[in-house]
Amino acid sequence: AMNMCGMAKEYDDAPSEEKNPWIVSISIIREGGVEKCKGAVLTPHFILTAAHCFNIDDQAHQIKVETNDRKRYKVINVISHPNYNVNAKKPKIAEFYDYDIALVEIGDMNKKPGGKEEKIEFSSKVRPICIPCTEGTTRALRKKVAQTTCDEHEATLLKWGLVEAMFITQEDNQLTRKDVTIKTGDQKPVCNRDALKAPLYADVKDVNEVVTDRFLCTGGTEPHVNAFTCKGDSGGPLVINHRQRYIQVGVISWGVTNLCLNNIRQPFAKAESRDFHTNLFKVLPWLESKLKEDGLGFL
Ligand SMILES: CO[C@H]1CCN(Cc2c(C)cc(C)c3[nH]ccc23)[C@H](CO)C1
Repeated sequence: AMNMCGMAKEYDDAPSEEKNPWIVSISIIREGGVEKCKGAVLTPHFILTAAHCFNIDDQAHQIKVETNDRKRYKVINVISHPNYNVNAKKPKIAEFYDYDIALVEIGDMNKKPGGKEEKIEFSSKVRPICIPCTEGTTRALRKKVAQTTCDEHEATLLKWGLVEAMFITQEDNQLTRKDVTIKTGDQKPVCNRDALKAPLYADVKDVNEVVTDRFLCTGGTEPHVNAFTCKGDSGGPLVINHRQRYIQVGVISWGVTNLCLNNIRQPFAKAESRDFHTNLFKVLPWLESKLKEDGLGFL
C-alpha cells in the first residue's frame, strides 16, 4: 500500500508538506541566476513538470530537485514532450506553450555496479500523486480495476461545466493550496478567449492559434473568484480532490497576467487573470511510453 498514489494527511494542523507530499521544487542554476519551477512526484524515478522551465542548453547537473523532506536528488535526464517548441510560431507569436510538459528523471549517472540506486525515498512528506488512466487512479476513484476505462476517468474527473480543482504555491515557506475551477463545456471558450488579453498575444486573431486543445483553462472572477498562478508556480500540478484522493489532471503552463512581482502575489484576482494547464488526458501515449518502465500501470 506504500505506493498508493494521491494519499495525504488530512487533519487540519498536519504539516503542509504532509498535506501535499507530491510537490517538489526544481531549481535550474544558470549564469544569470536560478530559475524556479514546481513539479509532482509520479514514481521513484520520475517527476512531472513543465517543458518551458528548461532551456535547450541546460545540462542535467544544473538542475536540482528537492522533495518536501529537503532531500536533493540528481537529475539524469529531462524528457520534454517532442511537440513542445516555444519558438514554433515566431515571429508572429513570441511564446507558444503547446505541449508544455516534461518528465525529469532522477537517478545516478555514475551509479557504481552494486552501488546504492538513487531514487526518490517515499515518506509521510514525499508521496506520488495519481495521474489519469492508471490502475492507481482507478483504485483512487474506487472503481473496479477490470472494467474501468480511461474515458471513464475523464468523464468522472472533467465533468461538463465548472470542475473544482487546486494548485499548490509556496507562501512564507508554506505550501498553500489555491482553489480554482476548470472551465469545461460551455465555459471553456469564455475562459480561453481571455488569452488574447496577454500583451504578447494582442495581435493574435484566432484564440485557437495560442490556446490549443491541449490546455485546461482556470482563473478569472466569474462566477467565483479563482486564485491565479505566478511564474514560479510553473510545472506544478493542477489537482482534483476526489473523496480525499488526489489526482493530477494538468501541469501549470502559463498565465495571462503577471499579478506577482518577485513571487509576491497581488491581493486581488482580475477577470482576465486566466491560467492555462497542459491537460494530461491529451498526452497519455507520451506519458505511458516513459512511465511504464518505472512500474506505472496504464489502462
Ligand atoms: C502570453 O504571454 C504571457 C505568457 C506567460 N508569461 C509569464 C508566466 C509564465 C511563463 C508561467 C506562469 C505559470 C505564469 N503565471 C502568470 C504569468 C506566468 C507572461 C505573463 O505574465 C506573458
